[in-house]
Amino acid sequence: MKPGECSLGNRLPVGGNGNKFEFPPQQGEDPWKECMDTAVQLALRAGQVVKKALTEEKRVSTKTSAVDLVTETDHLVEDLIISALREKFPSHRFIGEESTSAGSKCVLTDCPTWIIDPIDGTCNFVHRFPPVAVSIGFAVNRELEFGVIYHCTNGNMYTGRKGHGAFCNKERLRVTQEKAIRNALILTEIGPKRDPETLKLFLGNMEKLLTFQAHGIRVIGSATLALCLVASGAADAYYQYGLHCWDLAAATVIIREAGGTVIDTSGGPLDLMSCRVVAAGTMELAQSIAQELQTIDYGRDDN
Ligand SMILES: O=P(O)(O)O[C@H]1[C@H](O)[C@@H](O)[C@H](O)[C@H](O)[C@@H]1O
Ligand SMILES: [Mg+2]
Ligand SMILES: [Mg+2]
Repeated sequence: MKPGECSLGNRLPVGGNGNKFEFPPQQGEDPWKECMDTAVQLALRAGQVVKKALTEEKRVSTKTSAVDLVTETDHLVEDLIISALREKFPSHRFIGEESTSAGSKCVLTDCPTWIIDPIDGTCNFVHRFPPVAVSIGFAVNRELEFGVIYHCTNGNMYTGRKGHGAFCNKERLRVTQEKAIRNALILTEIGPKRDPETLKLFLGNMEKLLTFQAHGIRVIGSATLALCLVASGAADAYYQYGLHCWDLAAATVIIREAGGTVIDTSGGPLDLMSCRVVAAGTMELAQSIAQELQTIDYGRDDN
């Protein structure tokens, strides 16, 4: 099998260039429902492991900086999720935060691909600060199909499926319709770089939005849960430099299905691998924030 090609087990792609997935239209079939149901069950199972480990002693290591933390639970949970999915869907591909950190290629092809953050909010997890999540996103033909984000401490299960809406548990999610920075509650995250230039840019971006009389800016320590709060209408927008595709994949589907928009900090379309994002209930607010931000370069996930 050449890179980018993948077999569908007993179902071959129909037509196309052989690399795209085009299923024969089968009445009533919902090709990815089984995958999403599996993701929900796995997020729940993994979330129980995280919740139990939260109050226990932890061995903490660092990755790209002294504040970019990882624990044995991050690795254990990612292995749990990926091994279960690989057994059930052997032809699928996987992008995991800790596998990538260990050297696996972070490349999105047309193949059905799972994009996983085993613990989003590891710093919170280490400090026993509650916002901690398991995030499982899923893409086919480079299109995000669904996202599942489980809040490990309060038990909220956020789900979103392309064309099927977004939910927190059984409650439908809707974003706000706020268009102006001056009335907005905005969320962000700091990112792992702490050099003086980065800090100056990070604080400068906050200062710019506050001079536009934003009602407030909040940092909760989990990009995925912050994005879920935007999808829930509990905040109006989110922006960040320094997050990754595994922070973005599931949450992007959830926000879009809640009626929101997720774009690049340049104001253009979202680039999942660009380590940057602006998300909001309205395109007007997203664009207004994007045009005020100074870029902080964090490279790309797929470099
Ligand atoms: O490493 P985890 O999975 O905990 O993800 C967090 C990143 O580490 C932060 O840099 C980033 O700023 C966000 O807080 C993101 O949630
Ligand atoms: Mg993580
Ligand atoms: Mg994360």
